[in-house]
Amino acid sequence: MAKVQLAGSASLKITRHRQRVWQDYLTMTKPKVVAMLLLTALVGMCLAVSGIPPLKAVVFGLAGIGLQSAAAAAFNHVLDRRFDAKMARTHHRPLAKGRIETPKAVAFASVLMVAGFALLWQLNALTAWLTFASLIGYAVIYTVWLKHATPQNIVIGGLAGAAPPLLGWTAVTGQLDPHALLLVMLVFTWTPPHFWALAIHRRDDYAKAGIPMLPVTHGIAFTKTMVLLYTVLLALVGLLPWLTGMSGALYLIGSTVLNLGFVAYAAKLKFADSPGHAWATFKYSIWHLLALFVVLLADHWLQAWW
Ligand code: HEM
Ligand SMILES: CC(C)=CCC/C(C)=C/CC/C(C)=C/COP(=O)(O)OP(=O)(O)O
Repeated sequence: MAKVQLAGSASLKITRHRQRVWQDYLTMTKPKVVAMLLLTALVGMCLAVSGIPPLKAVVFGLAGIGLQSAAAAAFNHVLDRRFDAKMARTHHRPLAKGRIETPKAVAFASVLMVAGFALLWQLNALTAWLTFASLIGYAVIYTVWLKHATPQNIVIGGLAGAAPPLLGWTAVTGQLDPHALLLVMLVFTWTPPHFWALAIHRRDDYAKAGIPMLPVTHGIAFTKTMVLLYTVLLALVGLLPWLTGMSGALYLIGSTVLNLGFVAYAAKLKFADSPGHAWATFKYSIWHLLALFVVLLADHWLQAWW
């Protein structure tokens, strides 16, 4: 009886360990961020054509962009492991804690990267190379260099995270298009208020790790001003899809409500801050981007079927 109990608890331990290992590998890929990147890529794919985009482009495109984004996130975990270990928000990460060894994480990220590239190559070389450039932009240029070099790190580095709508577009058409660049501009302008709201909330963490984020180098008051300015800029950039005729009335109404909501959050942060409001602004930024891209898509299909 005792032997059976012992064997049972050993197998339970093994199962729990395996679950933990799976969980750790999944964590390395930043799944929620990748899910949002894929939504923006999918909307790029749908806006590139007037009907439904070809199934092969959607499946191979999303899988390829998803795998390369996940690879970029895993490389970021590897390269940032010593800094992550110093910050309360990230100290529990698998590499920072030493639960996953660096060579295994590098192998994992490399397999995702190669698989993603191979899938996109089946569609067209332009998408494969642009996605790879985004991976290098985030995993190497931002993580290794920009992040530690300048408080403008996330503005410049944000270009990689803003690329997926363009990658989705080229996955379907094989060509660059100015309308796709408008979608990139939306995410590019959204990124600074998204991140700086969080960086205000986590300022001390970044100071402790010696990372020159804007609230550390220029103070919280200045960062709040920049958050507000970028939300106003985003509201203006948000008009371009309508002004250029890419999007219609539904987009104009939806995006204006969402963008003015973001400006309102940022104005409260600047002029009437309260405990927890920086975190609330960061959370709003995520729902804002999700809703903005859903509205872009709904508007596009409404125009096509009307
Ligand atoms: C350089 C650009 C960016 C920086 C520095 C940045 C930074 C961050 C950080 C530090 C977090 C973690 C917050 C936490 O502690 O929970 C986060 C969360 C998030 N970011 Fe960004 N971000 C960037 C761009 C993007 C882009 C382009 C997207 C999608 C299009 C995105 C989507 C998200 C989502 C969905 C979350 C929530 C994840 C979760 O709850 O686990 N971010 N971002
Ligand atoms: C192929 C392709 C589209 C690549 C882009 C991939 C990607 C995951 C972009 C998201 C940007 C992001 C989450 C930055 C935060 O990094 P951080 O190191 O500042 O945040 P952390 O401290 O939470 O790790």
